[in-house]
Amino acid sequence: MILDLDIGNTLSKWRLKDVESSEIRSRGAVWTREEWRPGADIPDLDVVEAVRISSVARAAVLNDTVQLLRHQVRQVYVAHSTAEALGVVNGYEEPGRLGVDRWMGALAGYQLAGGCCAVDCGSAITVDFVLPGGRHLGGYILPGLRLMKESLKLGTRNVAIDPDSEADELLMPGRRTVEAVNHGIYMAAVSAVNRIYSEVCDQQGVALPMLLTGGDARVISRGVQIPHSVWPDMVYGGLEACFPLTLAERAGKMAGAPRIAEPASLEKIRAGLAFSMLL
Ligand SMILES: Nc1ncnc2c1ncn2[C@@H]1O[C@H](COP(=O)(O)OP(=O)(O)O)[C@@H](O)[C@H]1O
Ligand SMILES: CC(C)(COP(=O)(O)O)[C@@H](O)C(=O)NCCC(=O)O
Ligand SMILES: [K+]
Repeated sequence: MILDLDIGNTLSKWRLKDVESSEIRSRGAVWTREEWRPGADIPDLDVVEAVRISSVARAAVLNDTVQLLRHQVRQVYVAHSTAEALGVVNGYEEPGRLGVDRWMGALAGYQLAGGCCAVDCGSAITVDFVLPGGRHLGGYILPGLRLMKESLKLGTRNVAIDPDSEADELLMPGRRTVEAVNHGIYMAAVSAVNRIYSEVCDQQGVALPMLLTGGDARVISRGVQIPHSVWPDMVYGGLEACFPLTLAERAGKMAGAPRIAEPASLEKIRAGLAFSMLL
């Protein structure tokens, strides 16, 4: 079994993948904490022969995790942001400083779709661009839904947005504090994603496929008008592409990769942008 780990600022996600069949056998998440020890809420390491890790937690957390895993697992692969990988050239002035989850998402998106806009809706919302040809432009980092809400300190932090809510409702004016906050942060997130995408496609003169991932991807997806696909396993896709272990992975297949939504024409994107500039 392969254990894939995606350690974010809020949640540490894991999944077990069968080396022979390439099927995902189980998955879960635990709060990201200072120490990561096997227990009831994480998988049994006895069945694991290889681990692949993407981590944006503090270096000490990653080091401890790797130390612990090395005792029990033969192969431990840790992803890092590099200047170049799999045909993509990192756009950061200091490539190693790009969050490795963003780098994994950009690599997976490029492998699947060619040029792309990769959006990761987690503790932070990140939007990264890769052009056809593989030039990563860099991206944008904004607070995620939960962080935006907490920063307001209005006592509404425990009333999360219902992940099944319809965008129509979330985009209406709120009539209670909780609603006004939830609808406000939702509007901020989806407007930013729509605007950033249109600006960059306009600047670069190319309509790019958009891919969404992260804990808030589904709810944000409902408010994003631009054609896009949701890919919950996008960060894992980067790990598969960087460290291929199964036959399917060696053939370039990434688990759970969605069908790519055809992007709108550049003319349409520009018309939408021109309209929003009038407002
Ligand atoms: N069951 C859940 N538990 C915690 N957060 C959740 C859950 N479902 C959705 N979320 C949202 O997802 C965010 C965490 O998403 P995730 O992509 O795992 O973030 P990160 O990679 O930063 O840890 C939280 O900030 C919250 O807004
Ligand atoms: C921007 C992030 C905090 C996003 O992390 P996440 O929301 O997935 O937990 C992370 O990618 C990170 O720590 N990046 C380093 C800074 C940078 O990418 O420029
Ligand atoms: K993120």
